[in-house]
Amino acid sequence: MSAVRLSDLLRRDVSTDPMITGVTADSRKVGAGSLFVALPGTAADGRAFIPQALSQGAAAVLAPQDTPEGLAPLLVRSGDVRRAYALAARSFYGAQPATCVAVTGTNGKTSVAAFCRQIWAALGIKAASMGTLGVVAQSGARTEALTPPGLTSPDAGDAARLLAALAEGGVTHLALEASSHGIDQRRLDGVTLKAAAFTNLTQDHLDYHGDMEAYRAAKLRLFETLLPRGRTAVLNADSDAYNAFAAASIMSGLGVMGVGERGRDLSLIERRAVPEGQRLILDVRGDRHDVLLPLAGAFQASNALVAAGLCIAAGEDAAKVLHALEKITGAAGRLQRVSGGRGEAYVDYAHTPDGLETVLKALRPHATGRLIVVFGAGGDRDKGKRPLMGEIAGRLADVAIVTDDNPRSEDPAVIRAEVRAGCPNALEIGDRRAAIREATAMMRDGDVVVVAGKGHEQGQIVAGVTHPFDDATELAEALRLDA
Ligand SMILES: CC(=O)N[C@H]1[C@@H](OP(=O)(O)OP(=O)(O)OC[C@H]2O[C@@H](n3ccc(=O)[nH]c3=O)[C@H](O)[C@@H]2O)O[C@H](CO)[C@@H](O)[C@@H]1O[C@H](C)C(=O)N[C@@H](C)C(=O)N[C@H](CCC(=O)O)C(=O)O
Ligand SMILES: Nc1ncnc2c1ncn2[C@@H]1O[C@H](COP(=O)(O)OP(=O)(O)OP(=O)(O)O)[C@@H](O)[C@H]1O
Ligand SMILES: N[C@H](CCC[C@H](N)C(=O)O)C(=O)O
Ligand SMILES: [Mg+2]
Repeated sequence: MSAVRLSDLLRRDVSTDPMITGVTADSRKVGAGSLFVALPGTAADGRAFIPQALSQGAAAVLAPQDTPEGLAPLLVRSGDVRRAYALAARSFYGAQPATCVAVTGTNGKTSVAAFCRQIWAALGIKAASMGTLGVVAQSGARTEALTPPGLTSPDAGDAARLLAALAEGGVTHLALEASSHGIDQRRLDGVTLKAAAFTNLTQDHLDYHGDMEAYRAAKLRLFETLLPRGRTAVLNADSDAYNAFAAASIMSGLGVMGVGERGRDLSLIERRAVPEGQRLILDVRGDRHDVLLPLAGAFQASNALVAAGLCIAAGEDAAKVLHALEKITGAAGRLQRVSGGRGEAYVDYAHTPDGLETVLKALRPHATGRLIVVFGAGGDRDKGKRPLMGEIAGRLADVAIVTDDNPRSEDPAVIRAEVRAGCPNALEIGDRRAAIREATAMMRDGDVVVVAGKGHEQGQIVAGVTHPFDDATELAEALRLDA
């Protein structure tokens, strides 16, 4: 990457104007000539690392407005330092795929981003998705994982670097997941968006946002601030929060595309389960379309419509987009069928009350016998969702087994007790492998087992240490043992 003048990166006058050779908010990544961005965070204050950054050769430091003068020879202050960081990183790295779209919502982001990528690829476009599963590029049927799973929305510097690498690799279309943390922390402020979408808003992350209003405000910022005026907001009209998102979008000068059963622009007229998935009858501004979606569950139909809406809003032909839906596959770990055993067995990533309710309702029609769920709740995350998830599992499953799901720094037994407050009759088996084995051992003909919460994840985080663990492998092994 070539060097860029500081004044060009920040688009403002500076007292001295060195050539900048890198942009980072992590002092450990500072090299000679870097711009170090000192961000006050939740675990640390980046300003404490200014001496380290300078000793590693930082040419300039960007910091919040209230930072005392004199902490660095060349200190530039900003009233919104996280946004300034994202814009500087964007200017530094330059290129981005010409068509970038973003999706926010409590649940469904990963699925929508993966569907957009697949729709574009089916239309002959070199596409990519960026989110919880990492960065995945796709050309025709060939997919390539470019980064491993990490944050849902990457750090602003990482995002800018990855977008430039994608553009240089010939990717023209990118679908990004915009998490509420990511939007709030301005991680995506440097991305120029063609369209943005909203799936739903239900409880999660109140440990970070405090209350639902603040959580909603973070998500609204995607439409109010990040999507340029005149572009289209693709909104799930079946969400209770639709009106709030539609009003904010209109106030922000955006077009609104309502999708779903109550959607006016891409409306779901009829949905019928068939053995291959579901048959959807759609009305797109007066035109009828019949689509065989090869995925089960009302929620996947909803996600598919949001993805189709995004691709249409970003310029593709509606009939071609809807046709492409007939070939899509589900994202890894989202209602993923694991074969073997006497009934049906699934791994799913439901880790919120609404996600769990949605997946249990989607699977109920598959169970001629009992619906058995293995689930838990993550440590160092919204504690309020624990009893709610317990209550839902107790009400909607025939057998609920409460187990561990990334306790992180918390006492796993305490988390399980908080979950069980909502389902006192549930079984409790802390060891996730043993819980999965118990579920498959009790399986009889017609029963359905779902192991929820970890989806694609490859580890169990206990006391800060990640132990290798994969639900799909564990479930397959348990089914094999029972065979
Ligand atoms: C709460 C939260 O979002 N934290 C993220 C945030 O941390 P932070 O800004 O609070 O940073 P901090 O650790 O306090 O450090 C402050 C600053 O000092 C810097 N530092 C720190 C140490 C050092 O030696 N040198 C140094 O320069 C750090 O780089 C940082 O800029 O920015 C960091 C850098 O990008 C992230 O790694 C970190 O993610 C933590 C690990 C995390 O767990 N985040 C989760 C909650 C998250 O973001 N999840 C969302 C939503 C998931 C969903 O879809 O449901 C996601 O987008 O993944
Ligand atoms: N539209 C939806 N409505 C309700 N629940 C959904 C919906 N889509 C997916 N889910 C449930 O949420 C789980 C996670 O889905 P997905 O990974 O697509 O969401 P996400 O928004 O990317 O999650 P994260 O916040 O972890 O990034 C799924 O496994 C499923 O149980
Ligand atoms: N993006 C979500 C994922 C949660 C997955 C679940 N397995 C957990 O650890 O709580 C979060 O960071 O809150
Ligand atoms: Mg995701």
